[in-house]
Amino acid sequence: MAGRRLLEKLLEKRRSSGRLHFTLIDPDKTGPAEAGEIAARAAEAGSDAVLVGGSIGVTFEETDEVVKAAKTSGLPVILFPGGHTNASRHADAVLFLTVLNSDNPYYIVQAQILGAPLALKLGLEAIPTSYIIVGYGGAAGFVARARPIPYEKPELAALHALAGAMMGGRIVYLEAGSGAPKPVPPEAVAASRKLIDAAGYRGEVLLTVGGGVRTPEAARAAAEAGADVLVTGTLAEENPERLAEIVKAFKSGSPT
Ligand SMILES: CC(C)=CCC/C(C)=C/CC/C(C)=C/CC/C(C)=C/COP(=O)(O)OP(=O)(O)O
Ligand SMILES: O=P(O)(O)OC[C@@H](O)CO
Ligand SMILES: [Mg+2]
Repeated sequence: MAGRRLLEKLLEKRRSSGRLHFTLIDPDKTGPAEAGEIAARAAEAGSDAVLVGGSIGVTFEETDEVVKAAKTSGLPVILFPGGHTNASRHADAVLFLTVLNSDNPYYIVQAQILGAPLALKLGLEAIPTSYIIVGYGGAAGFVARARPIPYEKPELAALHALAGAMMGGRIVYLEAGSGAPKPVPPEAVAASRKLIDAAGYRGEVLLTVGGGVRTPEAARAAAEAGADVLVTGTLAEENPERLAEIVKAFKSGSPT
């Protein structure tokens, strides 16, 4: 559906009920049957949305089928595209992302120009997303030709996050890369939180963290540092039975 409806719902949920968790499913790795199971588990575990996407090798058919399967969970399904053709009319929305620290204009603005008419035709809500790749970066960092922000430079991550919010990103996403050996450092999350709040965006922007979060301790650290949203993908694929403890660790103590 065009417009801003899901984004507004997510912001409202964050304001009233606390932090949010998104479960990422990559259609290149996970077929529809398994995607349906993961999404059902995610819903049970208290996850708030399913992201569907991957950097490499995702076909239209796979995306469509995985999105449809994920929808059976009742959770909203948001595309997380690795390129402008990763679209599906069955999704609720698309993370309309610009990679702030890419060196390649395709990932900064061209994919968005090519993807915009697809989102319009397919009736997908576009969620303005400022995507910032930190440290390891994984396949997303490599494919998007990012200059990853060093783990030990939290102030640089924070300046990207502030600019991302000032440029209109409603999701400001600090990404360590799927399967990262170390998640985004809590110091980088905290420094980003501080600047986003100082600029008056608290409650309007979802500071989102993902990549390499595998333990309740890491989830809790992201929460305490001020993340609004935690994304986990690998954990949901490999150990879905552990999703509930991660979601609980991230959400405990919410809404603050
Ligand atoms: C806005 C539109 C329509 C398109 C945007 C296209 C852009 C700018 C994409 C951003 C860069 C990118 C490659 C993002 C991919 C993010 C993603 C879905 C990561 C999921 O993890 P994988 O990178 O697939 O990890 P694995 O290697 O573990 O499979
Ligand atoms: O697979 P993980 O390491 O949970 O990463 C999730 C997500 O942030 C990747 O885009
Ligand atoms: Mg992938």
